[in-house]
This record gives sequence, C-alpha cells and structure tokens, in this order.
Amino acid sequence: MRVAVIQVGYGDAEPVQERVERVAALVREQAGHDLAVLPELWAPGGFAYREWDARAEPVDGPTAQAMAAAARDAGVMLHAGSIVERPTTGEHGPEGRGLWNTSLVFSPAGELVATYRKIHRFGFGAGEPKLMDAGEDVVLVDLPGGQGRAGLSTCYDLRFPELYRRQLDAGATAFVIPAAWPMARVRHWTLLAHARAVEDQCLVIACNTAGTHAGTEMGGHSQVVLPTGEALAMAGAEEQVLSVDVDLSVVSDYRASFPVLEDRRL
Ligand SMILES: NC(=O)CCC(=O)C(=O)O
Repeated sequence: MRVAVIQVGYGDAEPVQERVERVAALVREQAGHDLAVLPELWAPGGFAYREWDARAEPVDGPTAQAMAAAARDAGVMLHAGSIVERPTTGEHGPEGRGLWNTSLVFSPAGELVATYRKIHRFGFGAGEPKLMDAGEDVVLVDLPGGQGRAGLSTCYDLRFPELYRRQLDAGATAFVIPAAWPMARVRHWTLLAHARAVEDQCLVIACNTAGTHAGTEMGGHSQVVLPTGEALAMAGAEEQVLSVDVDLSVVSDYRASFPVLEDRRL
C-alpha cells in the first residue's frame, strides 16, 4: 500500500476557499498512491474557534465535494481530515451544540465511505467541549487492496488508549489519525503515536498540521509508525508530503512473532 501523508501548513491570511482549492490540487498530485491522508480541521482552522460556526458545513458541503472530486481525479482513497460538521437535518447531540468535528473518508471513486465524529473533545471546558458535541461511535474502514482495517480517531483522541483497544478488538490493523497538534506538545504527539503502534501492534498513520494560525504554532511531525515502534517516515515542522510504501503483512507477521496481545487479561 502506498500512502501519502499530506501535512498541510496554513495561516490566518489564507482564505478558506483558496485553501480548499490548494489542498484539492495537492490531493490530485498524489495519483499513484493507494491512500492519501489530510489533517484535522485544515479548512476551517484547527484552533480558529471563533470561525467554526460560520465555517461549519454538512458532510456533503463544499469542502466534502471538493475532496470527493480530488479523490476521484487522483484515483486514491482519501481520508480528508475533518470538517466542522453541521448536519442539514438540524440534529443536535445530548449537549445541544449541533456541531461535530467530523472526519470524512472517500473511496477512489469519490464516494463518501465513512464518517467519524471525534469522541474526545479538546479544550478543558472551552474550545471543542463548549462548541461541539462529542462523537459516540467507534469507526473502522477497510484499507485499499484488502490490506486490513483502519480505526479512525482524531488528534486529542490519541491520549485515550482505551479507544484504540476498542478499535483493535473490532479488527483494526492500522490507525489513521489526523491532527492539529501544537508545537508546544509535539513530543507528546510523537511519543503517543509510537505508544499506540507498539501497544496495539498496529500501523499508525498520523497526519498533523504545519504553520501558525489563531495564535497557535502547529507541531508538524506527521509520522508513519510500524508495530515494532520503528518510524517508517517522519515529517519536519513545515508543510510536507510523506510518501511511504507499507506492506500491511508486517502487522500479522509481528503479532505472530511477538504475540504480546495474547497475554491480555480482560
Ligand atoms: N486539536 C486537538 O485535539 C489538540 C490536542 C492537543 O493539543 C493535545 O492533546 O495536547
């Protein structure tokens, strides 16, 4: 499986519509890959809390349509990162916010094949918990070419290992994790991505954001980590595309040769 991890960098000066067009072009450049991955909330701005309400859209809104077309043109499965989702139905969660941080996954034909609403909201009473409802569902998608199943999660979710155990128990062999993780805690980002790969013996494909927006410097360091704990690829702090070939048999081979998961006591 050939994977492109598109570490998008952006700042406040770039209008959202221009960013969507620029990122769609970046996705089209990934023709020849099987899977391309974008970061969390790259269009509305990961920390641009004040803009989220105005930039919210449904899962078939303008960003989704642009990403569906780009996936189709490139012929890649696309994890399009996340949007601020406002359903057209007027749906609200238990806390009545009516917005979710929702990831979108498109097939190479441009069909929306999965959505995942971020379960753990970042902000400690401000930011996401104040503005968004929490997702409730564990979501997995089939990887291209029958290469296993990927559990979906988003950024702050990475701090909660029990989510990944649930994905593992549902059959995950990989985790795909878009993020808007700041530079101030980038060591946590790299450490926790490695931890999830090793403790769950899964491939981790983690796509962070670069640049500075809403006063927050993003950490970059997107990474693809094997279950052995070896990083196949690691980005720097700037906008960058990682292109990586992975044979997913590494997961079953390593689980067989070092069967630590069989020693779990539930
Ligand atoms: N967007 C996020 O979820 C940020 C998470 C973060 O900054 C952290 O966990 O630290």
